[in-house]
Amino acid sequence: MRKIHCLNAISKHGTDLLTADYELTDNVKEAEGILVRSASLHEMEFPNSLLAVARAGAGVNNIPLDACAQEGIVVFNTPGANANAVKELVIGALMLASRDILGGINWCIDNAEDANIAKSVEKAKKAFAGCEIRGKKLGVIGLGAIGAEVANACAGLGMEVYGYDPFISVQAAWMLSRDVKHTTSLDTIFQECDYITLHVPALDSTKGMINKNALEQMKDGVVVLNFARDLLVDEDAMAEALASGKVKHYMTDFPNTKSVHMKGAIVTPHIGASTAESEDNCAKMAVKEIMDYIENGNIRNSVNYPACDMGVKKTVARVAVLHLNIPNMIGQITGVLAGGGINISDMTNKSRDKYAYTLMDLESVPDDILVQKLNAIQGVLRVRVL
Ligand SMILES: NC(=O)c1ccc[n+]([C@@H]2O[C@H](COP(=O)([O-])OP(=O)(O)OC[C@H]3O[C@@H](n4cnc5c(N)ncnc54)[C@H](O)[C@@H]3O)[C@@H](O)[C@H]2O)c1
Ligand SMILES: O=C(O)[C@H](O)COP(=O)(O)O
Repeated sequence: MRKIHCLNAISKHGTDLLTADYELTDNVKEAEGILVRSASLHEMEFPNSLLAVARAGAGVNNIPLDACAQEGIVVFNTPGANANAVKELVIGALMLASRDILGGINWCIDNAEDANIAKSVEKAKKAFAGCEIRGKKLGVIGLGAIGAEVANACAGLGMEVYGYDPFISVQAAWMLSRDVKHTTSLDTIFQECDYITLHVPALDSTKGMINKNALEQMKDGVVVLNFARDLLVDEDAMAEALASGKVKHYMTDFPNTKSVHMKGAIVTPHIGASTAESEDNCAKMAVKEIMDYIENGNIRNSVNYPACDMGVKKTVARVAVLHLNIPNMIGQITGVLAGGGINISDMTNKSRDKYAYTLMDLESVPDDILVQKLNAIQGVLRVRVL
């Protein structure tokens, strides 16, 4: 029986897809697969049994991707599966930042006992007047699954939308509305936009991208929306910019000891992906990815190994070798199999940065000695016989 451990609550719509060959286990030490949302794996010691981790969601900064790759553990995420949920929350945040909806609601609560509230509201309401988003400039930083949806929706709401993403994928570029203006300059976004929304992953290259210098370039009264990760913003600089009035509102989905105390920050409790639809989508995609990898060795939507798909296993044996992306690996791997008299009927080799993957359909099953020889090749990280 294959064992899967859930580090967070994972939608039953996903775990119900696990076939009769699988069972959920509370004991991570016997797991072949881990399903996770935002729980951190950085301190975890991985059991030898562990083949794959699937993040039911987008951000993978809670997972040590390189350490996993070194141990031959493939990490997946579920691109786009929660994008609509985040887009809708960003639209809500744009409204909350532009109209004093929260102030107005609080006024109604505070004045609930006023018998004349129906009259007094007409005087009081001027304190809660706002502005419209139509015609305002929105800068979208990161045009992946979420950024593209936000950009398109806001263009549809009549905003003038500027998009910045030097690494945009062809797929994401196809998704973009022609109304979204492309800019290659982050400074243009900082200097021109009334609203700036972040949709990039937390990487060394993106951490602190909204810093003092960026904030100083921005228009007075700008609104910054952060539904990506708190690490993207230098929060001391943000607190100063809010206090001085440079930034009107900092809309963030990431409460921490700094953001919750900032005057002018409107903080939500990391609920961007917390909709029934998004939780189901992410769980279903994560479970399918992990099962396809365990059963067929196929890799789809990995964030630390290359994509590789040889379809459903039909031969007597399929061998998967996870290895370093260095010279002479294919020669040595196929040499070992040839030495054992095994014919390879089909094979794929793919690489991604430091790591590579060789998947082979064989006409006979390699014995333990051959598998040991494959494992002994310098640079081989894991060998699986399926
Ligand atoms: N609040 C939430 O609950 C929630 C939910 C989902 C995702 N997220 C966060 O949002 C991030 C984006 O999610 P996604 O699904 O759109 O991911 P994605 O991978 O589809 O898109 C990320 C985009 O950022 C771009 N990018 C990378 N570095 C950049 C840089 N320096 N400047 C500009 N663009 C850059 C990439 O090219 C890519 O197009 C996730 O990594 C995650 O941290 C938060
Ligand atoms: O990166 C993500 O997908 C989001 O931050 C959602 O995280 P969650 O699954 O913990 O809600």
